[in-house]
Amino acid sequence: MSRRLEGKRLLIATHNAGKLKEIGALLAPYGIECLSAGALGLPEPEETGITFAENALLKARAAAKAAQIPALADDSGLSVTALGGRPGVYTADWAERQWFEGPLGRDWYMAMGKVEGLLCEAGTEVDRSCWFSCVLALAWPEGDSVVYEGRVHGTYSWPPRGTMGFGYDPVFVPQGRDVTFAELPPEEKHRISHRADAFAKLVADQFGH
Ligand SMILES: O=P(O)(O)OP(=O)(O)OP(=O)(O)OC[C@H]1O[C@@H](n2cnc3c(O)ncnc32)[C@H](O)[C@@H]1O
Ligand SMILES: [Mg+2]
Repeated sequence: MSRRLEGKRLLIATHNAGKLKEIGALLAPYGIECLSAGALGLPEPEETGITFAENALLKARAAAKAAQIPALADDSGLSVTALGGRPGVYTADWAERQWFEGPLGRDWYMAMGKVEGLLCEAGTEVDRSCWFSCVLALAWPEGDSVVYEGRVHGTYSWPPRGTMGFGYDPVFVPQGRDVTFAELPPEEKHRISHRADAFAKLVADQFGH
């Protein structure tokens, strides 16, 4: 059986403000006090893994060790069927850092355009199916860890639509809907997203719900 969270304090090992907001909302019903890696001034570790799980574990372990409290990390990304699963683990890297977006900012519109460009090169009848993956890793300062994985399937849609959410949300239309994640109110995204799927597994295992 995996180790369980005993205390109320949990370090959220992310430097992505959009993720932090979603994770805070998803954990709100469980009385967890969330501290953020950014607010504690922890460095952003280099993501050298080749799977979501490796990177999530690497981020959670580094944060738990540095702060000496349990840490939760999220490694996620978008995989496009016609591109053989790319950008996948490298989703964040496809958006280059831009000085005008601030020190941690990335140019998401350029990244979304890069994917669209490759799909267009593949032809007008190209398969636009894609999926978001999210791997959550919990790590304790003593070295224990556990991971939970979630997914949501959908279609890569162009041009980008909507202003909510973050990252690639404006191009992702979840299966069974005709609006993008960026057009859905946060409560609705939280019902169906890859992050929500991974959190449902974490909550069942950790809090017994
Ligand atoms: O590593 P941390 O500090 O958590 O933040 P990050 O932005 O670098 O996060 P990842 O390494 O996990 O990269 C995943 C990228 O995938 C994209 N992504 C993940 N979940 C998403 C979601 O729910 N909606 C839109 N884009 C998402 C987003 O662009 C992320 O930057
Ligand atoms: Mg990252």
